[in-house]
Amino acid sequence: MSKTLFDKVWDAHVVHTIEDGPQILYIDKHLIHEVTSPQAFNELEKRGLPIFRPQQVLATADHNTPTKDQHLPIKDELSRKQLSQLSENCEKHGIQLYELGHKYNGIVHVMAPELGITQPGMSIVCGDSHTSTHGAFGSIAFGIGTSQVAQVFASQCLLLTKPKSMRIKVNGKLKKGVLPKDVILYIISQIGTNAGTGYFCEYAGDVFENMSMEGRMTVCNMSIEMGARGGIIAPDETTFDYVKGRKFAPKGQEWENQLDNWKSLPTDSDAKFDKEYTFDAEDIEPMITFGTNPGMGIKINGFIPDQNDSSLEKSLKYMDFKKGESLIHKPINYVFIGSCTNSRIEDFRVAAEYIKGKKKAKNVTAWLVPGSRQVEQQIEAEGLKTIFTEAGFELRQPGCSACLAMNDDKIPAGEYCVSTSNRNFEGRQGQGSRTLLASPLLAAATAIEGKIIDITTHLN
Ligand SMILES: CC(C)[C@H](C(=O)O)[C@@H](O)C(=O)O
Ligand code: SF4
Repeated sequence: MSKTLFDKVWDAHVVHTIEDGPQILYIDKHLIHEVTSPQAFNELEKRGLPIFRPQQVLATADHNTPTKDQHLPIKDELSRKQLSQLSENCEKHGIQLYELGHKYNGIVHVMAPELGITQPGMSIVCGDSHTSTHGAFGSIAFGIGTSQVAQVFASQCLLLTKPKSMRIKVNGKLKKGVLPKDVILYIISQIGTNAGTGYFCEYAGDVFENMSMEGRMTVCNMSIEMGARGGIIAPDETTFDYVKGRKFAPKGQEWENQLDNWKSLPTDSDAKFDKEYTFDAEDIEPMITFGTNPGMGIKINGFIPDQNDSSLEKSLKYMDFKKGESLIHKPINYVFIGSCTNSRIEDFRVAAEYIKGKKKAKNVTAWLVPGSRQVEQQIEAEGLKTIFTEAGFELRQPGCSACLAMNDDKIPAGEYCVSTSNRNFEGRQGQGSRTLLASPLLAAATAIEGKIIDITTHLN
């Protein structure tokens, strides 16, 4: 029978099927961080259970980490406690932890792929919704709740109902200035934030085939923002080249064996999906969001929709925008380039290319937050740090930072922030803050101009 990529990976991990019921899925990699693991560790302790396979669990600290003076003790008490609890739990259970300050520390969805932990054909879970990021490698990766974290700790398995399958095809050539972030913001603006509910989504077509691994991760990262359980992209030469030689990637004969398996994973040509969407690359422009969910996005030179819709009205009230208006020339005081959506080296290269030789506008506070220590080092090694500091941008240390403000990096109430993160919910970047989601290129341009510009007319 013809199978989709998702079917192939899923079926290879089923250890037991309950007739007319859920299935038990084997989990290859379990990633954990400080926010969603403590209760799961407590649960195990309460029930006197050991961690079944600690070697398949990997931990990092990311949400509560400060992005300045990481060598000093953490000032915020709650954050300090969260991190020390993670360290204690990992130590006690023999789990590898890349804690704050470690050379491999970083946002879980940035550091795991970078270390070659994320590989095609795997099942990967983490108590974090943006685990969908890892699907960029052709793995089944999805976020789980705290009780499921405990389930995986105890059994390395999960009881699940197989999601339905959906495919989004984008064919053609992207226009200049249109980045992977624009592709996913465009898709969500077209199909809405619930279109993926109950589905696992495969991204296919030239646009994704021609995309770098960094770009594919940006796209898969936001699958959850259209409600999907996860996103997945067929592994190909781009994937293999990225994984090869990384710290935890298979080596020698094992690499050859895995490669044969990985090459058999792409969706069979006659496989059927439960739902399909098709878009043209030529229709996509640089995007920006104006509202309080990631589906409320418009083309940079477009207008806020003028419809009678109470959720639109509520969002616009919060954002202090009006129906039918354009966002061009809106003054912006904060710019954030970071988060597991856009904090990889490619994102900083795009920003640096635009910023080089220019100066940040005086009104803007511009934070650049690498997704990992390795990205931070690459930024320095490639000379990007000099470009950023000369332009007046602040290059901080790795972490989730202002993506959700569980640390010191908060956007003040009432202020607008053009942000490369994935969620623009009310108060997401700090109480009363107003988020406009965009690509690293548009974010960099906003910081230079101090206002939103039509980037399409600023590219040479
Ligand atoms: C803290 C964590 C549970 C949360 C998530 O699951 O996504 C966070 O990473 C986020 O982006 O909102
Ligand atoms: S960077 Fe943002 S979206 Fe990603 S894991 Fe951290 S808080 Fe969640």
